[in-house]
Amino acid sequence: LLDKIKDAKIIFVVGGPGSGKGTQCEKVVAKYGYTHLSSGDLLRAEVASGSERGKTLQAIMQKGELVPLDTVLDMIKDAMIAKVDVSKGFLIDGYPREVKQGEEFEKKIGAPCLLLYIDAKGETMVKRLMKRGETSGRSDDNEETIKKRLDLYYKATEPVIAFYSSRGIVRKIDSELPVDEVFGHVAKAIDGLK
Ligand SMILES: Nc1ncnc2c1ncn2[C@H]1C[C@H](O)[C@@H](COP(=O)(O)OP(=O)(O)O)O1
Ligand SMILES: [Mg+2]
Repeated sequence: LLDKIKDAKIIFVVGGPGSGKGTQCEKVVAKYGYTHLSSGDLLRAEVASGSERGKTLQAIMQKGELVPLDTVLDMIKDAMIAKVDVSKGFLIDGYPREVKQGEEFEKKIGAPCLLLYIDAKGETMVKRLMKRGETSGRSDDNEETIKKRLDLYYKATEPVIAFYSSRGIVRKIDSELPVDEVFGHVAKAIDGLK
């Protein structure tokens, strides 16, 4: 099974909280039939299950911190294995959050062919998250946690972009634009693959 994953296209979707990763991934799923795996959604599903592990995760996420590397990676790997027979490609949304996560992913699963860097200004992300918080029910969409998530993003995740830039696989996408225009640029990046 892992051999099959090595043949599939792996796309990392990286950007700050509220930059629009999930929004764009949904559109990629609709147009290209890729499998969308959001590390955050996988973790929130574990929390929703009410398991002991979920309770530990909830406490970490509520503080805006990163959950242990092995936990996230195992969840992503299991989800990829479950879909590998029907999937033309994988969108790995919200991972890697730090360079070490990227290195571990490559050791255990495979290398990405593209990194979509969904870029929005800090103030834009805060605005979108506060709005999303009105309906998302996400315990981390509140002002205090948003600030911590943004700080952590700049500190831990921006180095990820530099790391993959040196490999030439980063496409920076201006996510200040309206959703459909952003998607136009995302689609161009995906069409450019092979
Ligand atoms: N280009 C855009 N213009 C305006 N609003 C956008 C946008 N992209 C996303 N949004 C909105 C939708 C959500 O309510 C919020 C956060 O988007 P999201 O896709 O959930 O972000 P992420 O998954 O990166 O945290 O912002
Ligand atoms: Mg998201």
